[in-house]
Amino acid sequence: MKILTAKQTKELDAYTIEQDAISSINLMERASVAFTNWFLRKGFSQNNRKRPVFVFCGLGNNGGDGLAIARLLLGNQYEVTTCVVRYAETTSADFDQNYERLKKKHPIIEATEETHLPDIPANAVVIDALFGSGLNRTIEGIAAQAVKKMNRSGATLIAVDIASGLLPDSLSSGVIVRANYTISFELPKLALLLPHNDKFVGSWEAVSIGLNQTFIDDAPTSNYYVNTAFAQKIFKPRSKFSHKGSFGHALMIAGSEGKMGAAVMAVHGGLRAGAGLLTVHLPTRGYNVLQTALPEAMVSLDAHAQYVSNFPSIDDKKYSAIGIGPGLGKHSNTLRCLTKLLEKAQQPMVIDADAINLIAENQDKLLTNVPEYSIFTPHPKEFERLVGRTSTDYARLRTLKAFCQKHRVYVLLKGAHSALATPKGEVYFNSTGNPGMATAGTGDVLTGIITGLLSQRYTPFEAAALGMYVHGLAGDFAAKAEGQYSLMASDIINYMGIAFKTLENNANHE
Ligand SMILES: NC(=O)C1=CN([C@@H]2O[C@H](COP(=O)(O)OP(=O)(O)OC[C@H]3O[C@@H](n4cnc5c(N)ncnc54)[C@H](O)[C@@H]3O)[C@@H](O)[C@H]2O)[C@@H](O)CC1
Ligand SMILES: [K+]
Repeated sequence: MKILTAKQTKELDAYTIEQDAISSINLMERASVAFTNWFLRKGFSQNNRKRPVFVFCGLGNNGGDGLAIARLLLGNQYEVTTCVVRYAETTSADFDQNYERLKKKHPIIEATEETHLPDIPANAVVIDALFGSGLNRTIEGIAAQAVKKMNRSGATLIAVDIASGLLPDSLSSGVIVRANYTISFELPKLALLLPHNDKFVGSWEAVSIGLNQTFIDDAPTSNYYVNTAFAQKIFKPRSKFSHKGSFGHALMIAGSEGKMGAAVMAVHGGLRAGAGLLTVHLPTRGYNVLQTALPEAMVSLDAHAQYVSNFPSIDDKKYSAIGIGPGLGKHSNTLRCLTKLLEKAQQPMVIDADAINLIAENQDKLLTNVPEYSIFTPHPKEFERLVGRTSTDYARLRTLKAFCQKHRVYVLLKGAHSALATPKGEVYFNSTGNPGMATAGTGDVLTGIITGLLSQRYTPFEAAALGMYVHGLAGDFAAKAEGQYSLMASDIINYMGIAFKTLENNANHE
């Protein structure tokens, strides 16, 4: 799914109105109905009674949506208080039409100064329709006072399209609505996916309002959202005549004294992702634990007991994918081994954890030898070691894209809505996953999954995108069954089968 800018969204609206024989007022009605349907599904009741609803409207089309939503909720027997915040003189034409329609049957509070703003009880549901994608500067005056009042109320806040004050695709400042929910029209906005905006976005959903698909297909963008449909397109179901040789042979180089579990997690992830064969290369002291935990894996033993100091021959192209990093440690001999591996390796590799840290600490020597199209899987701290500190989410995105373009690699920056950047400077944001996954070992599992997919001849992009999606989906299934609080990396592994099965089932229906 594409992520478009505010400017493109405006053009998309206009194009839809022109091409699809729908008037702008009817498009607004469609958007308001889509919002209201979401609202009705949620119910927002307490003790079997509908909670009071407060709608705050601006003067543009976001405010017009708010007025239409107020009318629709009144029709569904909600007790609605509507307040138009008069921060300027001019109003949009569609605002005017909806204002007239509502005013006929419902009193509207006009707020030009703070004392006019209605008091909001804490059990209320507040609909924020002050500003949407048309916002282009900091909110001031009466509109800022309205935002502060909403934020102080303790009520449930729902943003129409986007929280007022939050710019859709650039850095915001000033007062911003702290929404509990955001209902974005048609497509997600970049701002919804960035960590620092979490408190303004809450949980969000994009609801379709039937905007023109041809325009969306043709619109240039470098930002995408990896949803189920996207993952399904990548996923390749198995054919009847396949055998274990069809799915490649992955090599995982991992583990050091005290961190052999990381190797186990990564290998487990790789096997569950369907690698035909998987050899793990690890220090001799990890042998028993690995073979006991995972008899399905083959083991290549290092010359050293406590850390990795060499690697098996890769000259004969026996391995269709190589992953390195989980639990590796940073011993000087391990650094020497990694240096040699990067010199020799011809194919894209998956590079994680201490392998990233070692490369970060020895950039001048190592970075140029990383095979093209390799996949780095850093968490934010590891990424910072690689590229330095960045002050905002947007600065970090720019750095991420530039790094991938310069070094011709993929970087999967882990977090809520993990961001996979490509050598072309595109970014693919993940849709799956939950906070329960912020726990030890989940990164090792991800490295294993991506290596396992890479070994089966998925391209590096496909392996990374499908890997991050399935990893998050398995985490979501695990959280649903066990809760987020005590979720462990091994739970993700246990639910990977079900995660793949959902892709398989849907693929078969096509
Ligand atoms: N036909 C369409 O264009 C549709 C638009 N929709 C809604 O329309 C919204 C966009 O509407 P608009 O483009 O009218 O813009 P907004 O309603 O977001 O903002 C209104 C106007 O306020 C002005 N403004 C911006 N920042 C300001 C600030 N800080 N202080 C004071 N004034 C400021 C701008 O001139 C802007 O056009 C979307 O977010 C969505 O909710 C939906 O109804 C779907 C269809
Ligand atoms: K809004």
